[in-house]
Amino acid sequence: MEKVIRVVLAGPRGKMGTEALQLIERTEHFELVSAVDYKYGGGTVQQFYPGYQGEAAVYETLEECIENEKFDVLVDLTTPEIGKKHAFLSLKNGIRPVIGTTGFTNDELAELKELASQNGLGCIIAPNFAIGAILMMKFSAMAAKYFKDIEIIELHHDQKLDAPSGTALKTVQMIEEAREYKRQGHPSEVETEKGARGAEMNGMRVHSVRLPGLVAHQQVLFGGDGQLLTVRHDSMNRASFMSGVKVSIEEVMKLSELIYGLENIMD
Ligand SMILES: NC(=O)c1ccc[n+]([C@@H]2O[C@H](COP(=O)([O-])OP(=O)(O)OC[C@H]3O[C@@H](n4cnc5c(N)ncnc54)[C@H](O)[C@@H]3O)[C@@H](O)[C@H]2O)c1
Ligand SMILES: O=C(O)C1=N[C@H](C(=O)O)CCC1
Repeated sequence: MEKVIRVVLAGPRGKMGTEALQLIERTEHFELVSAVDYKYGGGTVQQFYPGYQGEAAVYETLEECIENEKFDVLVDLTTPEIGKKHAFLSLKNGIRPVIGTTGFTNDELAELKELASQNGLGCIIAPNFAIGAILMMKFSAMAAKYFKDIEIIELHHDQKLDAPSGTALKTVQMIEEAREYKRQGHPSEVETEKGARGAEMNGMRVHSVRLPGLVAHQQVLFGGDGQLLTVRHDSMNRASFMSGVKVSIEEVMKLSELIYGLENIMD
């Protein structure tokens, strides 16, 4: 019998949070201790998830939850602003964060990395929990060794708050490690409309599409003499992220440092 991992979930009513609640409920060795939700503070999870069989209380803030409950892992699926606050707060209070929320800057990641190591605590920040997306990024990094002209197009639903997506930022980082720097496009190119060429990141161009109907998609285009290679991944629903959330909750218990990206814990 596996040791039970005591979990608190922030953002339980969101699109990801709803899926994560179901994941925690159906996983025998996970226990939902409570949830953090500014709207239902003082209530219970049953109020917004009537089928829920457990007894989990809801706290308005993570501070209140930490004062009142004992738990191992915080899973955050909220907003960029709150996700950052929760990551710092958890590590300062001996709790291991699994952060699915995107929008972290490199400086914030570096600060969190130091904090996790100082406290000897596991912390996972996963820009994308979908295994297919991790492979898409890995394949892109492999291709970048041979194709230096690259444009990234990420496409998401129009409720997304951050741009570029966490996945696009992570892809740039992984490509940077494999690709010799090249500022691509014509050296004298001019944007007659600002933003027409997308964001410039390490010489590459990153374009963000936001449309209703989309979930989470990314294609990486590699151009060469007389050829085009496209590496693409599509998440059709939020269930696609849940095996990654499960592995992260399990793995964060074994770590004593921050891991940014699930490719670092995949065999
Ligand atoms: N890493 C991944 O694989 C992955 C996949 C999908 C989404 N995301 C990210 O996860 C986050 C959530 O995505 P979503 O599609 O579920 O969004 P959503 O808008 O459906 O849900 C966000 C939820 O957070 C709640 N919330 C806001 N402020 C809060 C606070 N102070 N305390 C507690 N809850 C609060 C909202 O009420 C809402 O229910 C986003 O940052 C998104 O970019 C990551
Ligand atoms: O729905 C979102 O928001 C998502 N964000 C991640 C990102 O920023 O890369 C990827 C999965 C969906």
